[in-house]
This record gives sequence, C-alpha cells and structure tokens, in this order.
Amino acid sequence: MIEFKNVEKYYDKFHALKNINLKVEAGEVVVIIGPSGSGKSTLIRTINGLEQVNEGQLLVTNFDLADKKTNIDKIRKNVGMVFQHFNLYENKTVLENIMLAPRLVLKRDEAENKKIALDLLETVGLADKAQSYPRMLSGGQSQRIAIARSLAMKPKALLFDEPTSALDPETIDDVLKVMKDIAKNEGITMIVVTHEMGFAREVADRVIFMADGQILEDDTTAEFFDNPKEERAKKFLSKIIKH
Ligand SMILES: Nc1ncnc2c1ncn2[C@@H]1O[C@H](COP(=O)(O)OP(=O)(O)OP(=O)(O)O)[C@@H](O)[C@H]1O
Repeated sequence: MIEFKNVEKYYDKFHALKNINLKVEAGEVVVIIGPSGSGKSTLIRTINGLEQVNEGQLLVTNFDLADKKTNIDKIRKNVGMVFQHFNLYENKTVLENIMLAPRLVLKRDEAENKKIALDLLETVGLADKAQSYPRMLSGGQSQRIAIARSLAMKPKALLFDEPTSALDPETIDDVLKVMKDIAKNEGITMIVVTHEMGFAREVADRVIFMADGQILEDDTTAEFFDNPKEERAKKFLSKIIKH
C-alpha cells in the first residue's frame, strides 16, 4: 500500500528525512512518535505529496511519488489527510464541507453524496450540526467534521498529523474515540502522528519511533512499549509517560 525505499528529503541543505525504509500494508494502523523536529510531519506529508522527496522511491497505491511524472491527484483521491488545525471551509456549512470534494473530484451523484455525508455525521456523533458553520463548533467538533470530510472520499488510507494537539483536553477523547472506531470498523490504512500514547497502545498495530530524521524503531505496539530497544526511545517514553 505504502512503501518508502531509501528515501531522502532535504529542506535546502537541512537533511530532514534520512534513508527512510518503511512498508505499511493495507488496513494497518501505524503510529509515528518521536521528539519535536524529528521529521514525523515531514514523513507523512510526503505520502500525499505535500512535501517532495529528493531521493529514493515512495510507492503509494502503486504510484511512485518520487517520480515527477506521477499525477498527484490520483494519489490524493485515495489518501486523505487530517491536520492539526482542521482546515475547514469557514464560509460553508458542515454538510457542504463534507460534500464538496466528492462532488468536485469524484462527481458523486448529489443525493448519494448527501446521504453519505449525513451518515458520516452520525458516525462522528454530530448529526445535529449539519447546517452549522465551522465558527459555531468547538475544536473537537471541528476535528470530527474534518475526519468525516476525509472519510467522505472513501480513501484507502488516512494520514493524521497531530490531530488532537491543538484541542482543549476535554474534547480530545471524543476525537480519539472517533479515530478508534474508524480503526476498528473501517479497515482503512491509518498513519497517525500523535503524542497520545493511550491511543497508540490501544489501537496501533505498529509504532515507529523517529529521531533526527531517521526511523530508529519499527516495532509491534506491544514490543515497542514493553521492550523498546533504542536508548532514545526509552528516554522519550519515560518522559512522555511521566507527563
Ligand atoms: N518547510 C520547511 N522548511 C525548512 N525546514 C523545515 C520545513 N518543515 C520542517 N522543517 C524542519 O524539518 C525538521 C523536521 O520537521 P517536522 O515538522 O517534520 O518534525 P516533527 O517531528 O513533525 O516535529 P513536531 O513534533 O514539532 O511537529 C525540523 O527541524 C523543521 O524545522
């Protein structure tokens, strides 16, 4: 589904991703953790072409993102992204936010589009907000709408870039619950950058630990938490669990 082969990424001279080798199978839930500045966001942003890789191969649903001839729109149809700051359209209702991309990109029939959008609002527990505007929502509600909007495209994979780190603590659990439900019920590939270790333990099949632009550990979740091998991963875990 997604495979990095010897991928390198630079921001000018800064070496942001170093010899990344990573394979994520269809349906897997992978959590990426690591200290600030270690390259986690950069890594997931390469998967839907928001950042270009400079060397190596990056295969996503059989297209190579390192190849400049690859049509990025084909990948974005299959790979959705949920951002820290929601990125909802402020001048559109919640329902319109969810219906827009399937209408424009997939040319989905209008009645079917509406039905799917309303069903997704049920899924994220916000059926009563269909006609609300984003400014009327809390951060947690906005993020659940952003998730519904991504799901409306029926993606093969969803990328989450710190989806709860801009939220008030009391709304974080609602968002995590929606993400857990998706992981359990939808069977789509999920790659999640997060500091929520509870989510990682409960839901992830694998945990990737990054530091300095490198993948230092790539383990099953149980192995990572019970028996981390790298000194930096151990230190990171002891710090984050103390907080
Ligand atoms: N557009 C950019 N131009 C230049 N440098 C960048 C750019 N984006 C990120 N970087 C640098 O690349 C490194 C990795 O950043 P990245 O955001 O991927 O890390 P991260 O692990 O997601 O960090 P955080 O947890 O703080 O979000 C950092 O040193 C950052 O300053």
